[in-house]
Amino acid sequence: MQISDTGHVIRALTIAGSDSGGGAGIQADLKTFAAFEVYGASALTALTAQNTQGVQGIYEVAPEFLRQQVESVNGDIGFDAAKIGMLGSAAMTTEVADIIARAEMTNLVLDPVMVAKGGASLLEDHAVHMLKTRLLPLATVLTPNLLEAEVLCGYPIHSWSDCQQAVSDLAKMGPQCIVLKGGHATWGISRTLPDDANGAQVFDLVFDGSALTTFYAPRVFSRKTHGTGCTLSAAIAACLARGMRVLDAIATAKTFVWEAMVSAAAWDVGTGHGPLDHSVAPRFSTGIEAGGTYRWHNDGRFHLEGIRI
Ligand SMILES: Nc1ncnc2c1ncn2[C@@H]1O[C@H](COP(=O)(O)OP(=O)(O)OP(=O)(O)O)[C@@H](O)[C@H]1O
Ligand SMILES: Cc1ncc(COP(=O)(O)O)c(N)n1
Repeated sequence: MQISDTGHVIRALTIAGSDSGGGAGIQADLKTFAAFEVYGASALTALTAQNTQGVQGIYEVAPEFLRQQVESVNGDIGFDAAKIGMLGSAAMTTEVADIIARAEMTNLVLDPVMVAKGGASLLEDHAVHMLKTRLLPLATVLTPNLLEAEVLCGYPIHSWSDCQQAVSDLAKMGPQCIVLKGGHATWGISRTLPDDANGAQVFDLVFDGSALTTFYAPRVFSRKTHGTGCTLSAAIAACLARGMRVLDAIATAKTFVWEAMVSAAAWDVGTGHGPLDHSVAPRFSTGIEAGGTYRWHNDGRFHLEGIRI
């Protein structure tokens, strides 16, 4: 377990839904915290009956009981960073926003989960307004995928310039840093990416309010992508809890997800979209500069474009 400079065990809290299949949600988050040697606590917003094939049922937790869980953790254990995942309803979104605002939390990673990989809705439509107005302003890092960014921005994102416009518009809604995740980019958008003729690269576009930083990694052609977004946001939270700079935390988290995806190719859990291998060892990035374009290299690290390796 990692110990802070002041002598306490480093802790992170996940406020998210349970995935009975263990690949996404709270389960992915706690496995990720453990991989980063960060103590993990959890407050559940909903229980899902779920497996690699889809979501078979959702049982919502009462918002007051979510509050009780966070207060129990906060009143005894505490946390150095928190991540928010599935919220489910507008009432839960409002409750979480109240809790976060009152607790004056720093190091908050917000994954605006809306739809599961299999297509099930994990957020009520009318919760989006609450998410935008109450929670986005409190986030240190916001991690929308392309579809979530389209809903938050209110327009389609079909090109590289749309992506740049989207992160700029999302920054105006209050988060300190945006990670626009490009895993769902279709062939159409890939073609418009600089230097990606055949969609072989996956991009993430990061905007910290002043500079755009781009990460490219080779696309892993795999069905085992259940929980990539949950794992990424949990890894960013774990790195922030450990005191890392935001861009280093993002690069480290991306590296972890990529390696967990590649490692998962070796085995099968379930028959649908299988989970990642959360037992891979994190590889830490440092010195990531705002404004740079970073490419994954086969030494397992992101390198600044234009630098000879
Ligand atoms: N096929 C892939 N190969 C390499 N990296 C990927 C792939 N798919 C996603 N990623 C990376 O995984 C992270 C999560 O991206 P993604 O766009 O899948 O998020 P998400 O849709 O929120 O995830 P989830 O499907 O779990 O909800 C990003 O850093 C993205 O670049
Ligand atoms: C409880 C919960 N939270 C988040 C997701 C999103 O993950 P994915 O898009 O990979 O299905 C999920 N399926 N279940």
